[in-house]
Amino acid sequence: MNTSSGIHLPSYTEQSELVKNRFDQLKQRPKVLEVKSASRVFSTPKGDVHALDNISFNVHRREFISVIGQSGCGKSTLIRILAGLESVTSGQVLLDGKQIDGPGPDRGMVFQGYTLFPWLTVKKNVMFGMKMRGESGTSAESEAMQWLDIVGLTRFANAYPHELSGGMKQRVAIARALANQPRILLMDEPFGALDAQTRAQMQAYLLEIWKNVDVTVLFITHDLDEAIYLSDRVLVLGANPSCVQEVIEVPVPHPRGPEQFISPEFLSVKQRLEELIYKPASEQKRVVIPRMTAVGDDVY
Ligand SMILES: Nc1ncnc2c1ncn2[C@@H]1O[C@H](COP(=O)(O)OP(=O)(O)OP(=O)(O)O)[C@@H](O)[C@H]1O
Repeated sequence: MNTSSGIHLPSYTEQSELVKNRFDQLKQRPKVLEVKSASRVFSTPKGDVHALDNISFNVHRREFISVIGQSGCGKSTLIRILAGLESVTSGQVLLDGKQIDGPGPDRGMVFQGYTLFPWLTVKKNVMFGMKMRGESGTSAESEAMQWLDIVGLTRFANAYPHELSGGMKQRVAIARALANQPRILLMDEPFGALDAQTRAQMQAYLLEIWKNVDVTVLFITHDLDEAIYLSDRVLVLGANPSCVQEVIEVPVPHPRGPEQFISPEFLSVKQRLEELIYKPASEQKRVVIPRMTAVGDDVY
């Protein structure tokens, strides 16, 4: 495969023996999530909107899968269905073989907006779910401290959310979600509001946490580099109607590091994702730029 600059890249489907073995093992693991011919139609005054059309895929235990696609392709609808906040019009969505029919502690949620309780300290935010489940204060506190240790925030246990940076707030949100010991962590653009440097740090943190915790992750992002860097597989949704375009096995070996962003394997997947997501220039609508200057202005 040749890039526009003439550099030869391997095919994104080529896998080293090491990577191939990893995927063989991954596919042997039990399926945590099964999405079977799921469709979601919204009835609106302007007619039916097919937000998801016959989507099928599986996620295996301890897999990290990202979902990408153009704006409006149904990513948020999908994650809301998985969270139990929305239902399917037809098809099935199973978690550990059981139909999802509402929110539950078996799914942890981390969103882009910071969703911590501002009136509770960091530690009490993390303890919240455990206390709701009836765990005693002392045991919830010691577990919360362990989760804070995993996300590197022990020193901030007694701080309030407004005293934390955006990245730290998201680390608390991750600790709080994991403290409920979910079967799957659902993350909807969790780093979308962070600056580039903090975002890169958070990606590294998340990989480190995922390495140490037995949890499956479904991660929605618009950022192709982020999807490739973090994921075992990337699910590409197409729009109009929304469907699974391709599920790509990322051939980049683990452990992952920022230096891999320019590896041939990484770039070959990125090139494929760009082909799937961005239309060629010839198919794009020409944007008419309105004139904002007064006649006679010398702006050229
Ligand atoms: N409650 C609703 N009622 C009517 N239409 C809806 C509703 N929710 C979503 N849609 C429509 O379903 C389609 C998919 O929306 P969704 O928000 O899931 O896409 P998305 O991929 O998450 O978009 P973005 O990347 O911009 O967040 C869109 O056409 C949207 O307008």
